[in-house]
Amino acid sequence: MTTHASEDSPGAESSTDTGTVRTIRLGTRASRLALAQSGIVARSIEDASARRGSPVHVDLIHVTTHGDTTSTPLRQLGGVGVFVARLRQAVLEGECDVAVHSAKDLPVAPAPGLTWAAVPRREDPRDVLCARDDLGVADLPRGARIGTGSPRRAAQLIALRPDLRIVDLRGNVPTRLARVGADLDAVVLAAAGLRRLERTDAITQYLDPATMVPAAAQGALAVEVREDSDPALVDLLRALDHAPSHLAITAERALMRALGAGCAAPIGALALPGPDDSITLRASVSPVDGGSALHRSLSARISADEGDPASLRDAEALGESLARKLVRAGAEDVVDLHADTAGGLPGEEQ
Ligand SMILES: NCc1[nH]cc(CCC(=O)O)c1CC(=O)O
Repeated sequence: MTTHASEDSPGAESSTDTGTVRTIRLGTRASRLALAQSGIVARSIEDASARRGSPVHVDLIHVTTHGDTTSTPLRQLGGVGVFVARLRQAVLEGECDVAVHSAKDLPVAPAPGLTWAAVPRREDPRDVLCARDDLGVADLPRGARIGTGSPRRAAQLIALRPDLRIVDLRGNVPTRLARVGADLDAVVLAAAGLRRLERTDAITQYLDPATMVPAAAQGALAVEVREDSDPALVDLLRALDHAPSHLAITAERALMRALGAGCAAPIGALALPGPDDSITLRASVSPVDGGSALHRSLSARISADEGDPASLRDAEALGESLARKLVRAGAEDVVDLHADTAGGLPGEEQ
């Protein structure tokens, strides 16, 4: 694995020969979390290729965006979407062959010209509390100041502890952690990011996913390529796919898409694989004022055979059915489902 920086200049030449993959250029953002994620995927690609007896080398290409180098507030640039868009452009224009994204940061609409070659095994999908003095949610003093930029996390926390004060929080994970014990009593983050950054030491409580239902696709990565990629490349990347994780996040994202839910809607969605190919999708819709959330769940039997397109369609159907169930139960009365970054929320950075 080697690393290169790429400003806006296209790559010199195609890195794949017809049929035989030798060097794969993997585009990544340069944030610590993005580098950790890309590094994990790069090593998995190299390991998978070595097991197949035709080892490849992965070059990490740092794709920088205007957003990485400007001090303009992220929300003014259009939120985390600017990073995703730049990385996708790099793949589409052939500057790199593959991009690794946090699946929860990807819009639910399909991206023209691109496809997911793999969803690797999902990390722990839960949210966690990182508090000062080893505190859990129940131990926080009255009126404690909790940092999060996520309307979902804010609404779910207020439902548990109406006295807490939510402080809008942006910036990357290390920056957010640095505020704990400084001007904040705690922050809420995804367990997955802390695992990948090797910062689980900061976690003081794993939050119960039954009440703090995570964001759709939280903890999962998406390995994205051009639709017209070299089939040998796609075949190699498929080795990284973990079918139960792929099905789970497909169901969660289909639910969000069917609800027409924008990324700032206070909605949680988590699909968990059960025994005998069962998968249970649960969702929460939280009123922003801290009232009790609407919770619904639905299960289906979906075969997790590797890369079966019919299974992916079944997972989408599960998400769509649960969306209809939520709407019948009055989801539209609970929140503005279509809230998005236009209002300045949440625009989180990695
Ligand atoms: N929007 C921020 C973001 N996007 C992906 C992760 C890491 C966790 C994941 O992969 O879901 C995070 C940080 C966080 O929410 O704590």
